[in-house]
Amino acid sequence: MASKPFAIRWGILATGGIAQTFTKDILTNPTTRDVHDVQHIVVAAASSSSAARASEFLKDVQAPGTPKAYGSYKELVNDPDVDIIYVATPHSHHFQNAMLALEAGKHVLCEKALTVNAAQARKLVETAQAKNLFFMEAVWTRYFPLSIKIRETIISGGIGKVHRVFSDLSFGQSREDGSLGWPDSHRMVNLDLAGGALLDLGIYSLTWVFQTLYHCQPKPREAPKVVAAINKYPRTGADEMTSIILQFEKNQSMGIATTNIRVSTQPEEADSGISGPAVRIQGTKGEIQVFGPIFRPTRYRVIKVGAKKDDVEEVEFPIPKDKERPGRAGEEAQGWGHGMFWEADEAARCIRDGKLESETLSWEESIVIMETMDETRQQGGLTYPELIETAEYDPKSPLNGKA
Ligand SMILES: NC(=O)C1=CN([C@@H]2O[C@H](COP(=O)(O)OP(=O)(O)OC[C@H]3O[C@@H](n4cnc5c(N)ncnc54)[C@H](OP(=O)(O)O)[C@@H]3O)[C@@H](O)[C@H]2O)C=CC1
Ligand SMILES: O=C1OC[C@@H](O)[C@H](O)[C@H]1O
Repeated sequence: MASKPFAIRWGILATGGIAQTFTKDILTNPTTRDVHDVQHIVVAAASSSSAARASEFLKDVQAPGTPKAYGSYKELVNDPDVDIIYVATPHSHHFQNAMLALEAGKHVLCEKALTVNAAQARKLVETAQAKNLFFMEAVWTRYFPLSIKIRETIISGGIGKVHRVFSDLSFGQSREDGSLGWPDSHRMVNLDLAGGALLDLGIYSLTWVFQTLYHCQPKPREAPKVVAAINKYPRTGADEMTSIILQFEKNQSMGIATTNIRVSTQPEEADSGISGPAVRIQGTKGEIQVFGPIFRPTRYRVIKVGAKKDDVEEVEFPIPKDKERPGRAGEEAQGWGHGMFWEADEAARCIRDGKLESETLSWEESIVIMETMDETRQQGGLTYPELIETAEYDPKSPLNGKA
């Protein structure tokens, strides 16, 4: 007889866009993605603005049972019924919010970019280790079956020795008057919220370079040397164009990771693929081309060296939908399922198995990626305010909201 799935109880910290998408995903029936060993329960949510907002959020996501609605993050992290906190605030807040949760003895899944800088990431890792708690950066793309298959193909030599990877994630938001398509206060361009292309979108370009050229190396892995350039948005000083060359000299490979909020990787209608691949993984025996958006890819192709026109392997990995949970319009009408459930399944399995970190995105790898972003910012002259750069934990920080 099959054993009961391991159930994990989530507390959702913040009620914005991604908090809603993630929470709906973990409320889908795991069997719709053929998962039978873990399940997710949403027991509470908190908003820094009010308990009423948290209540509204829980209603919007149709959380079953009687989940609790809190008007402060502190109340949430102190709820004894919560096992793990999902941190869904802007990047500026991740360090203080994740520390708040770890200090309260909770496991943490923290949205990308993990922190503002590597020093903050190191402090979180030390705290998780000392307190014997699970901690993971929520780079959901890594847990897609598509990503797993591509990493397996690389490791098994399916495209020979990989020497070069190009990766881009860019959203064209340029307006006639020179402004970008967000108000200056928006988290995408506001330095107080660690805004800019690098930490929001560039992390995905780096994810593809890292999961192919770094993660697939045998251990100990070679960290890259970095050459980078940044153009800033004149209105706020946030980075609007960032390009990074990652040199793995001993490993004989290079990655080129780019991000931009003036022009798009795919200017055409979403998912049409007219623009061609957004990631190219180039090996001595062939190339893997991944079609965007690269944070949520569903399609790639393999072109072997010398392939004829019709001799291309096309691979599709559609995202499973829970048809019992149809939404109101558009994609949601087909049922819920965005692809964020796989990272949640990983968190649940790690906690079930007593693991403090995920092999798929280890603490060490998250820190090397943060160091790469630090070096990029240093070369491009990009700093954020001290309140969000500090690696000193302050439970009373305004970033942790009210008591
Ligand atoms: N994995 C993915 O695909 C995605 C990840 N993200 C990541 O998730 C994080 C949040 O992004 P997103 O949900 O789009 O952002 P939103 O602005 O939609 O939501 C952020 C939430 O954080 C809380 N918050 C607390 N303080 C502030 C503040 N000073 N300004 C703004 N919000 C504040 C608010 O919730 P409350 O009032 O309830 O406290 C707010 O609703 C970012 O780090 C981003 O990188 C974003 C989009 C996609
Ligand atoms: O993580 C993300 O992926 C999707 C984007 O729309 C969003 O800005 C970013 O935060």
